[in-house]
Amino acid sequence: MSASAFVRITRPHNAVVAGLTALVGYLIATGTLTPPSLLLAVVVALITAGGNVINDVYDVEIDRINRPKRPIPAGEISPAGAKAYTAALFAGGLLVATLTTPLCLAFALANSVVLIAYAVRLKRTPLLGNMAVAYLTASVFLFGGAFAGIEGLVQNLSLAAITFLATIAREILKDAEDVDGDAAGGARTLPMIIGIRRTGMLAFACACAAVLVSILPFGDWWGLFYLAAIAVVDIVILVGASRGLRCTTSDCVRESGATSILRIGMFAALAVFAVAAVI
Ligand SMILES: CC(C)=CCC/C(C)=C/CC/C(C)=C/CC/C(C)=C/COC[C@H](O)COP(=O)(O)O
Ligand SMILES: CC(C)=CCC/C(C)=C/CC/C(C)=C/CC/C(C)=C/COP(=O)(O)OP(=O)(O)O
Ligand SMILES: [Mg+2]
Repeated sequence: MSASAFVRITRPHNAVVAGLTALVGYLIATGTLTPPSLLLAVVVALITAGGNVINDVYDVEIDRINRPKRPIPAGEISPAGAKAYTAALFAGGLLVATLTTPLCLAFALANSVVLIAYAVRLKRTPLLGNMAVAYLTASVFLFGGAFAGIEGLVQNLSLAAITFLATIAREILKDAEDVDGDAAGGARTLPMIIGIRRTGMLAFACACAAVLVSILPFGDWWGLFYLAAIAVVDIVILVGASRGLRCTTSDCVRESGATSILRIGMFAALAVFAVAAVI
């Protein structure tokens, strides 16, 4: 057991970016950041970290094949130790959430339940698992907006819709990469049912839908900077998703770099939203 394994298993980059995304959500909804709003980042980072750890607990057989260097399959952390760690991270996140608002606390509770359900069952259910991760990712914008009340949540609905669609595209391509390990671990995912070629086509369609919705904030609240910057990001997203179109095997999807390009595009979109909110 090493301290570094306990950090790695939380996927700290994802947890930190998720926390910062909640602040971007609040910033977009209100135009400002207040000291209490910083609590949002702590809640989201802790709950995302808890979700990442419990995911690895239940995916141990799958990760022995797909991701053998992760701390549990590598023997650096025991499943029981990781379960206790999950409980501590969720409890910490929910405790801090009690200092926010009832609406944010409700999101934190509901999302903790969805994260546990995803790890235990939904991941193994075609499309429903992908939709759960897409909802969770999109909900960070709603959670940030919700700290300013229902109006803040409603304000961020279009950003949540863009994120939901782009995340579905990436998640089903990740499933296309992971078919062998997922099948060995007993998971039934979308590409196992409709095939990798149709999964690539569906991912591309979702990416196109995300790109269309990404134009909505232009004019309503954001101007030419947003339009120019999001156009570049949209091209990255479309290039990434189009890489999966020609594939009929998992190796091809992995080698295409589609999911990595989509991740770059999604993080870049986040940066564009953050800058557009402050200029
Ligand atoms: C068409 C267009 C402009 C799409 C952009 C969609 C968008 C704004 C996505 C933002 C999603 C994002 C970066 C959220 C950050 C917070 C978060 C929940 C991070 C969690 O991890 C996301 C990452 O994709 C997971 O990576 P991996 O571990 O490799 O699966
Ligand atoms: C708004 C609040 C309170 C919380 C948000 C919680 C968040 C940000 C969730 C984001 C999505 C996320 C990181 C989910 C965690 C579950 C997870 C690790 C999904 C991916 O797992 P697999 O499908 O097993 O893929 P891997 O192969 O990468 O493990
Ligand atoms: Mg996993």
